[in-house]
Amino acid sequence: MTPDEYHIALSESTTPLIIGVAGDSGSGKTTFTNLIRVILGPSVVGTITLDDYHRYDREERAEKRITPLHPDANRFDRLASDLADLRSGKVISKPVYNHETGTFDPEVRFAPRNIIIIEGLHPLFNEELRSLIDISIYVDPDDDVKFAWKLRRDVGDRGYRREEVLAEIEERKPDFEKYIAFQRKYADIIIRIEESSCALPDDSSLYRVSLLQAIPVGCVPAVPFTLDLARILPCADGPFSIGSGEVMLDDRRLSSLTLDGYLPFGFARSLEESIEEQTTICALPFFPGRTITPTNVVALLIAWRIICRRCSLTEEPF
Ligand SMILES: Nc1ncnc2c1ncn2[C@@H]1O[C@H](COP(=O)(O)OP(=O)(O)OP(=O)(O)O)[C@@H](O)[C@H]1O
Ligand SMILES: O=C(CO)[C@H](O)[C@H](O)COP(=O)(O)O
Repeated sequence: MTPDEYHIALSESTTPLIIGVAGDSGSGKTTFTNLIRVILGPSVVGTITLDDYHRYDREERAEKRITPLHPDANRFDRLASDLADLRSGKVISKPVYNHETGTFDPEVRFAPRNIIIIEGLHPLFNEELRSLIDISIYVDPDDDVKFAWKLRRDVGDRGYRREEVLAEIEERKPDFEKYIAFQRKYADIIIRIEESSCALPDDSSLYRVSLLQAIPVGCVPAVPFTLDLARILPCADGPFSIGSGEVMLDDRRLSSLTLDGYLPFGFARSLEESIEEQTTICALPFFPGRTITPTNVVALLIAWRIICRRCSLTEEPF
């Protein structure tokens, strides 16, 4: 199947596949969902940010002394009914939270798409929401990494002062532990992000990324993968490491793949070839460049899992 045929097949399929991406504020959810959208094809993916389902605007939250992480500050009932409508193919009217003004804009029309990503603080918060989600992901950076990102983003892009962001980080910690962190144990896929051991001194964009997965046997086909070191090592742009195994997390045994460093193009290409063989979707332009980061590869592997699940919902097999 060519990429064009793949996109036509996806856009003709009527059942939306709903992907929930949970994690703290500034934990890297949007970074991953943007990559996944590019890989799957932007035209077949619709994204809803759960910030739109806040119950209170910024001023009201300050008056009530409640953080956006508190369940009472969010409209889970409205979210669940909107997701149920989207699942049954209905167009919804969706609230919009405006981060510039800290208030709500007029609602907008949102039509179901083939793949709908809902990303935010609480997509896996309760049983009703979890039952409406087909694939669940929890993005889980180390605190040091997360706080550095949040500081950079909120000061650089959102106009907050450094002291304000640091105070907010402290203020939110208890609610994060109570209302956000527990969702990890419900996720099918966990993305762990840590400082890299391989990054060159002036590179602050490289991280060690682990893909942890709870996979029921038979859910996803195996990807045959041969690491051809003779082909890969001469192309390496810097130090890298690849490790796999099993870990216990939240009383669950999970498979783990950990990637760090500047992954050579040959490594990514081998993976792509295996995935193309599995899905029969040829030459999706996953990686245009030569040096591949762990974030890129993890996004590719998640996209492949989504494609497999999407295919299993589509009557016409690919
Ligand atoms: N995998 C990554 N590699 C490098 N930098 C990253 C990565 N993920 C996130 N970042 C950095 O952290 C910032 C915040 O990430 P992102 O916007 O993806 O978080 P978020 O969870 O969607 O945040 P929010 O829910 O608050 O909007 C990004 O602007 C980027 O600078
Ligand atoms: O946690 C958040 C995003 O996940 C935000 O802090 C929340 O949406 C409120 O936004 P703002 O600070 O712009 O009022």
